[in-house]
Amino acid sequence: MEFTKMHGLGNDFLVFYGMKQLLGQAAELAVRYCDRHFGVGADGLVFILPSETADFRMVIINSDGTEAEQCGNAIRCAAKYVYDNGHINRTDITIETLGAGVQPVTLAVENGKVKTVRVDMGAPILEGRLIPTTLDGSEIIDRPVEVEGETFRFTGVSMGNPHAVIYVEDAPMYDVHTWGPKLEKHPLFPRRTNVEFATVTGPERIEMRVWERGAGPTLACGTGACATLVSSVLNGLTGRSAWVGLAGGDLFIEWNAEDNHVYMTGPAETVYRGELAV
Ligand SMILES: N[C@@H](CCC[C@H](N)C(=O)O)C(=O)O
Repeated sequence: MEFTKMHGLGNDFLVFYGMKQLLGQAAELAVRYCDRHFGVGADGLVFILPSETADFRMVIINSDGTEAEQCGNAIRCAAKYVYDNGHINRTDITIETLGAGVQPVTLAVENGKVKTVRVDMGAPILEGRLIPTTLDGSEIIDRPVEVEGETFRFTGVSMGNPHAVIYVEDAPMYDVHTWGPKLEKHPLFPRRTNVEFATVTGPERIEMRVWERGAGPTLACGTGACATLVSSVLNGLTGRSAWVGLAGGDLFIEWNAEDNHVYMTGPAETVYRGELAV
């Protein structure tokens, strides 16, 4: 069973082209093969499948076996995969995801290979119950969440998947392992949540570290970067576009005031092809 190891800023995936027949066992495959000691090692699995509404459909399985509705770094990897492997010869394509529907994707090609990808990530979802959280409100901005006696202030944003953005003094030095897992599973988040710890360092720059729902500490989170930019605009901390610095590198994020869509631009890399011993 062939797979391709790819990553977006170190957020890494085992990519399967087609293989719809594997979806029934995808959770078990993810737990087994995402393990960085007993398996290949990855933050998740990505299945690239046919779509009736877009050029392709993408299914994302976290390393804990849960399905994610959306995945920014993975969508850039999937776009690179289909172009570099000759499944499409256009640089303007569409990819369908569970959480954001049909997403326009623009490829920047160098020497016949995709180098960077710009993705229309769609409109952020801000309504409390739709993020989802257990809170009422058209926007969830700077709200308290208490865990084991500690109170954090978060802003809730969904990019198709849920995010809780918390501002801290020095994000690159913040230990996401201490509170990330507790906040991920807090009852305030009915579908759990990704947790972003962010520091705004300028009008167009945010540092962010992430504890991901279903994957834990990753080097980058594309939807998390989008959620962090949206949160920073809502909190009056940045303009509507900024570089988001992650442990694995930078993403450029824009929240367009005219169409209310969030746009993410960043790289995608192919590492190697392999064969699972199943
Ligand atoms: N790293 C991804 C997010 C993957 C899904 C996330 N773990 C979730 O369950 O929502 C990204 O780049 O967005």
